[in-house]
Formats: sequence, structure tokens, C-alpha cells
Amino acid sequence: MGLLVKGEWKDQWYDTDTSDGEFIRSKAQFRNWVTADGNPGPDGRGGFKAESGRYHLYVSLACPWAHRTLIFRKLKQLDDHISVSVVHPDMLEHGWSFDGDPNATFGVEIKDHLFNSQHYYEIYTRADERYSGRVTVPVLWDKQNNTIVSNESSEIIRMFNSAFNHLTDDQQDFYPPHLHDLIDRFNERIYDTVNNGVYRCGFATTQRAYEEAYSKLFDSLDWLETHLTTSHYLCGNDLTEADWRLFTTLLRFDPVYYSHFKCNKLRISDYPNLSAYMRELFQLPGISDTFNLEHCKRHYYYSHKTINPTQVVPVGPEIDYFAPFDRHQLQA
Ligand SMILES: N[C@@H](CCC(=O)N[C@@H](CS)C(=O)NCC(=O)O)C(=O)O
Repeated sequence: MGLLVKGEWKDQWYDTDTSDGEFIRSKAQFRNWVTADGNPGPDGRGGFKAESGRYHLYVSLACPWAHRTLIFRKLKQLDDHISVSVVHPDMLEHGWSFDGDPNATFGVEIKDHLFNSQHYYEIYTRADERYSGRVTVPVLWDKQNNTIVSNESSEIIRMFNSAFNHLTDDQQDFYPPHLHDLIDRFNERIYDTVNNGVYRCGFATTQRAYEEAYSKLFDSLDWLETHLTTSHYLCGNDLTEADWRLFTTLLRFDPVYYSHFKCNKLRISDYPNLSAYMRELFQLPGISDTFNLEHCKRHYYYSHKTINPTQVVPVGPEIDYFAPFDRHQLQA
């Protein structure tokens, strides 16, 4: 675990000394947008036109933020248009890497298909040789301009949602204009207290910071459980971006966050609606292909040595994401 300082790698854990033990996630720095015509998006510079074969996605199969981008690539029929490289699940002294047997990590090829790099931070220094900051997944890379378009998952999924429609003819819209306000409101609370909330529990270094994050997390899960008694998806009958953003955290909750991040008031399996909703989404076509439980467990338990110094990876719990779900009890 570390970061780049003016292009030099430094092995360093998160600094919580200056924030009274709270984990504060730093902002992604590459914020350009791929658009249908190459004009600039909401921020960043233009010149990133949606073209088949031009863009490459770097992901970890453990990471909930990267997982969103894999889901949108799948949902929006972009598999043949955007290539992917997967990093090794272990994130150790040199950060994410492409080390190890390329074909033997839980059956997934670990390889940088563009540059054959050993360390993932080389992708960042190729884009900016003086880059300072965290080296995170996902990254959307532009093969034409040889640079990073974006390392912000919430924006990469918005690009995938609409910029490539003319190539795929897929008109599904997971961020439809009439639901913008509602989706944004769900996103805001869920990001803060659930998606990032589990990290704020797990990476807290004071009791106060942990308990505050824990209490907000379970308040939100209780609220979502109640909401899903009358609402099929978060925004009613429309499956939206807000659902997919929540989903990637739910999947990892029982096997990882419950014990590793001490989010242990209840499991998702203790919430009937949330767990049925999670399985319903998981069983939609193509979604199970985007998830690898072994990568997830290995990454968290083996990489976070400050939290789990023995690096022993728990065997359980047994989870059947394919179990039938019953949402017919939904109250009208
Ligand atoms: N804002 C980013 C956050 C991505 C992120 O934090 N990814 C984690 C993996 S789950 C990472 O790569 N962390 C490495 C680090 O913080 O050094 C996004 O949503 O794209």
C-alpha cells in the first residue's frame, strides 16, 4: 500500500493522524470524459471521442468501485469495444501489480495487456511522470492519446451509460433525466455511509471515528431495508445507477466487511429485503461473470496487514448468491 510523490513510489499506509482517526478518501485526479463526439464533458478536457477499441479499463476484481465499471461495461454491451486488464488481488509494498503467474490467480489472467508493466503505478507515471497521489483502480486508459481519461468510477459508469450508444445501439439508460434528482440523493447518502462507510469503519484508527461510521452505516442499511419493502428498486420500478452502486458493496459485505472492517451489527443475510434484492441483481444476465469472491477475500485479508497482520484468509462464510430470491412479498 502506498502512493506516488512526484512520480516516485512511496510505501505508506493511510494517514489518519491529522483527521482524529478518520479515514478520508482522497479525490480522484483524472477527470476527463469520453463523449459521443469528443467534446468536453462536465469537466476536464475534450478530445476523447467514443470509438470502438480505443479505450482500456484497468480493474481489480476485489474493488467495489472498479466492479461498477465492469458491470456497466457488461450491461451496456461494451465487452467488444473496451478491453480490460485485471490486477493481482494482493496490494502490498508496491501497490497493485501484475505480478505472479498470469494464468493462475483464481482462474483469472493477471496481465497488463498494453505495456506488460510489473507494477500498476507505472500506468499512472506513463500518464503523468510527476503524478502525486494515490494509485487507484479503476482507470480508463486512452490508447490513442496514451493517457488516463479518468480514475473516478462514478464518472466512468456515466460515460459507459451513454457515450457509446451509437456503437452498440444499446439505449438502456441507468441515469434517466427524470430521475436525476432522486438518483443523486440516493447516491449521496449511500456513498457517504455505505460504499465509503464500510471503509470508514475498517480504516478508522480511533474508537470514536469507528463508532460514528458504524452507526451511520447501520442507520442507512435499516433505512434501505425498510425502503425496499415497498419499492422494487431504489427508484421504484426503474433499475438505475443508484442500485448498481449499492450492489457492489452489498455483495462484499458478509464475506469481508462484516468481519474484516468490523461492520458486525448485522449481516446482509439478516436483512430479508436487502439480501433478496442483492441476489435479484446478481442473477441478472451477465452480472455473476463480473464477480470473483476469492479475489475479494484474498485482496482484503491479505493486503491490509495493519488490520490483519497474520494475512490468514478466512474460509467462510458460505454464501449462495444464486439462491432463489422472493420479492413477491413487496407491499404495494
Ligand atoms: N474514487 C475512486 C476510488 C477508487 C479506490 O479507492 N480504489 C481502491 C481499491 S478498492 C484503490 O485502488 N486503493 C488504492 C489506494 O488507496 O492506495 C473511484 O471510485 O474510482
